[in-house]
Amino acid sequence: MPHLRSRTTTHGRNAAGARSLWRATGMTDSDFGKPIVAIANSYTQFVPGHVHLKDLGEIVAEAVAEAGGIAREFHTIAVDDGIAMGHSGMLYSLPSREIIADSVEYMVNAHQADALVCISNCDKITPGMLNAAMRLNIPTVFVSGGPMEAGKAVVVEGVAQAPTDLITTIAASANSAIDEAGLSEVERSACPTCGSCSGMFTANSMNCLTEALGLSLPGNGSTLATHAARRELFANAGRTVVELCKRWYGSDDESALPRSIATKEAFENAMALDMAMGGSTNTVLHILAAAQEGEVDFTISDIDAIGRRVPCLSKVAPNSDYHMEDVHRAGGIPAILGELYRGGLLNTDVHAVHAPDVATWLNEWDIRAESPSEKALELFHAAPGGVRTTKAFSTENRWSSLDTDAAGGCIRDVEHAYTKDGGLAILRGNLAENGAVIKSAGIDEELWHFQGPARVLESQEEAVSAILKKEIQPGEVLVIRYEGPAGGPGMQEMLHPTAFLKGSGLGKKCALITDGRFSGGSSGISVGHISPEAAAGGLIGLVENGDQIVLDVHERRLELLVEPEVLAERRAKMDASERPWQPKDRHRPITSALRAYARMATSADTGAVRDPSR
Ligand SMILES: CC(C)(O)[C@@H](O)C(=O)O
Ligand SMILES: [Mg+2]
Repeated sequence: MPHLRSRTTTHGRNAAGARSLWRATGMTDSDFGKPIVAIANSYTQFVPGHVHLKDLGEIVAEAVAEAGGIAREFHTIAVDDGIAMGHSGMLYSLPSREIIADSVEYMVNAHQADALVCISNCDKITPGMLNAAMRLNIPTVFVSGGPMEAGKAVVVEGVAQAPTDLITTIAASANSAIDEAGLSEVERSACPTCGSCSGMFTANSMNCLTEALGLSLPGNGSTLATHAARRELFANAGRTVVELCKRWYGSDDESALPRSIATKEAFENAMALDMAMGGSTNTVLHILAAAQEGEVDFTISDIDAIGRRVPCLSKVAPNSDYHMEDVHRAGGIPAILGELYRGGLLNTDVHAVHAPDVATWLNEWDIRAESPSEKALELFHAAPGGVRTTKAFSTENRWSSLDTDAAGGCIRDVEHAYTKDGGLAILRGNLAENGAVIKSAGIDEELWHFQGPARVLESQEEAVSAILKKEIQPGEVLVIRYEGPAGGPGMQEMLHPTAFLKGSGLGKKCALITDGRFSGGSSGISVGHISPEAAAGGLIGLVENGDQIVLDVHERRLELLVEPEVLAERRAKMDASERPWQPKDRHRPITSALRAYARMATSADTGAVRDPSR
């Protein structure tokens, strides 16, 4: 039977010093011997997705105490990708994932905690904590802050911007048909409440994925931050983690541990969900990283295979006008998993922190199953409050009906899929020998084949400036390079280039390829994570203006149509140059903190995790 890890600091004569200190934190004799649950709370006033989390650790802690454990809370950093977007701040976004993972490990191991509740939300926080959970492999439950409500529709110059969200605002800022007053109206409506931005952007995608992995409770991905129903997810996380502790430390039941829950089969289910819901391309990066941290044999080739067999069942903003509140009304993640299950596309040899098997999980929580629980029916009626607020759980509004329309509603069945391929695809070719990612759910199928001349840009900033100065011609393929994990460093998100292309009317007329990455809000013909990256000698570093580039989603292809002999010449010249595989004329100050990440960063196709042996 495994001992409580915390015994090291709570039992025996030599732990007297540690016990004195625990006592000074408020513990008493009766607490020694209870599982110590670390609550990693990512509360910060900087980020709307986290601004409401301050007191929520208390809800978890109380539930832990009632169930027989003892909770100790700490905080992590959280970068707001939207505020960090489009300037040097974005260089910190992806590396912050590793800082978060490390801080969770540091706190848990330094104090020998027995279990973990991760209160996460925005883009890098859930993945950082997921990496830590997979690394530590102690009983863990995830509970996120929940999605933001969508912004109310506004009509600008006779055109409805409906409903609004962060991306509507960014695109509107580059749309010359929208004047200052109109833009101000969109800006004021787009982000009305606390929570992670309202579309199927990165934060929500990852929080949905923890549900499919089995590490969070049903409803975690889609219940709004503002809804009273979300409180129960926090309390239940506290109860559940103590239950998991009892199973592991009390009965040697290994199935309570993250690596037993998030198995290869569970990773496949999580990516199947992602393909079905058209999640953010960042999920590919983060899932590959989590698999590595958990020593799960799950690679980009597995993701490619899943994308070929799992259809796209749902399109949510930025791929449509649906937002997370609509996904919720349609039954949330259990409903999508249920459709995959009925379509024979779900692995059934998995379990979750809350259910011993898929049948128990979905029979209870899938509102489209034969007899879902009353609890599930009630939960998925949770509706937006429609009032500007930064307070969690501030509305009890209910939808008058659920969306169970599997033919034309927010979540479709396999028979009525949008496309028979998944919402994400892995492309390969001479430009991406190790793979690249495209969100196919974000583009009409007739644009799945695109060919055009390259327009090379040595940074995100240069791309933004060229788009805003109207230097980009319809038909061109923008090549934004030296923005990879090591080259950027930190793989900036290209939300401004993609949103500004859209705002300038070029969203369907140009393609954009990069070794950087995208926001979950990016749409258009956008290929990211090109591996190997330019800074690592990838072919993308050899592209010249005017070269023909072809991409094809059906064929999963990304090619530079230049003769091999010419490319070999270019490579030899590059290798012999003074500053090989570095951007031309780019002045970007990089601090030592970022250089440390760049030095160790691996390629995007392996999750851009750090390799300390480099
Ligand atoms: C700011 C966003 C929309 O959160 C973006 O960073 C994303 O990745 O989705
Ligand atoms: Mg992001």
